[in-house]
Amino acid sequence: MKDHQARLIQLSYENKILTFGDFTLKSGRKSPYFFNSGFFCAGDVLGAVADSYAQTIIDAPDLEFDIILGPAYKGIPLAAVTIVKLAEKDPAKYGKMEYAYNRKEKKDHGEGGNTVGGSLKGKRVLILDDVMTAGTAIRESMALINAEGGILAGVALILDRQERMVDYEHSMIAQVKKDYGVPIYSIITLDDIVQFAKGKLPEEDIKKIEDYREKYKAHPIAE
Ligand SMILES: O=C(O)c1cc(=O)[nH]c(=O)n1[C@@H]1O[C@H](COP(=O)(O)O)[C@@H](O)[C@H]1O
Repeated sequence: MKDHQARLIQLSYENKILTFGDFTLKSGRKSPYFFNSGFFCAGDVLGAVADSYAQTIIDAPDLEFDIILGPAYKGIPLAAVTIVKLAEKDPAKYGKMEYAYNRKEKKDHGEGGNTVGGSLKGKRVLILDDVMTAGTAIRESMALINAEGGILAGVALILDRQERMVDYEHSMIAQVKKDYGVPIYSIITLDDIVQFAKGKLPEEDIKKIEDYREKYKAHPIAE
């Protein structure tokens, strides 16, 4: 793990963003751990996640994009702080780059439309979201990009839970790569969390996480 990844997991644990227990996921799965990015509210930890996103994007060998889309609601502040960090780290490349976010409800007065911020039209769009489990949330963002005339360029996540989709054996990552030919990067994965938990949690709790990982593990895409 790189320093910024280890630091982010540690801070997420300290700020109760990463928690262990019994949780029911959006997909209905019962999970022994949960990552709540809604708790990225203190300045230090929000700064840390922005730094990690920016570093992950800069380190990505094959990511070329013109605008960042932060899906409502949790993606909005995350995209905003990340574009600021990117502009600080590489002003020539990112200083004038814009970000955008969607409204949950369509507005029919004022400027109208479904998105706020930079226009997606004709642009290569990087979706910046928090967590991917079975891929439902990401699909909604892709539909939005299509509707606004943008082109999907890739996805940047905080956590890849490395799970298969609900009706398939493979992951949404494999599906997106196959369908769109674009990369998906995450700052951390479930494997990193297991590694972190090993020094912190009792054996029986680690076993629960490892059993969960095995049960929902994504397999290679069937041709
Ligand atoms: O419900 C989840 O799967 C989930 C797990 C987790 O650890 N953290 C978390 O925030 N989620 C929520 O689930 C969404 C991703 O799940 P999918 O839409 O199934 O990929 C996230 O955008 C969150 O709303």
